[in-house]
Amino acid sequence: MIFDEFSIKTLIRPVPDFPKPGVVFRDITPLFQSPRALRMVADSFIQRYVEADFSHIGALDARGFLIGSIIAYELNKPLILFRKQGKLPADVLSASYCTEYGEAYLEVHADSLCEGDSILMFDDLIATGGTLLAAAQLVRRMGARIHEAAAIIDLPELDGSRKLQDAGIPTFTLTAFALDDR
Ligand SMILES: O=P(O)(O)OC[C@H]1O[C@H](OP(=O)(O)OP(=O)(O)O)[C@H](O)[C@@H]1O
Ligand SMILES: Nc1ncnc2[nH]cnc12
Repeated sequence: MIFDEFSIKTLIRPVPDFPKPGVVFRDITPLFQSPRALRMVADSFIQRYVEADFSHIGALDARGFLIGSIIAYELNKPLILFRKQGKLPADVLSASYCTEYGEAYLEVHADSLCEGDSILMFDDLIATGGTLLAAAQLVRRMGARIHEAAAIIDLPELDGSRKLQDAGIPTFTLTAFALDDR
């Protein structure tokens, strides 16, 4: 199936002033309700990464789980869950972060990765990059490295993808929105 960015974009719903005034929330639920669009998104990532050299896939709580688990299944890679604070039951590493509309802690099981591992990270969207930068700290604390950070959507005006690249983390996104796109 040929990737059709326009049809993907039309299935991402802008919701003004959610979860707080001034934020235009990019809602991916219509995209996930379209089997054809979801397949197009998954196939694009699979095509990009099927021959790539990495050991693990990481997925960010919660929307990153949706796409990360599909790709881990298809590429037959171990899946590491990066969760919001207090959800993982065993020993965790923890890092604080800020996003477009909040601050929180991200956690991962401390024994998830070893020195020399390389992880392909998935999320639905890159905004300020805060969440992925926190994940990168956790990955590095285990002696591993990020192969690439992949997401469906980039919001380039919030500078996250640039900050990630400046931190030595390559990024890949399927589409982008300006903050005032409707
Ligand atoms: O680039 P950033 O500024 O870090 O923002 C992007 C993050 O924000 C959203 O998650 P959210 O915290 O809303 O959690 P959710 O997936 O549980 O809805 C989104 O799914 C990314 O994880
Ligand atoms: N504008 C936005 N829409 C959806 N998820 C987000 N995460 C951070 N900013 C967001």
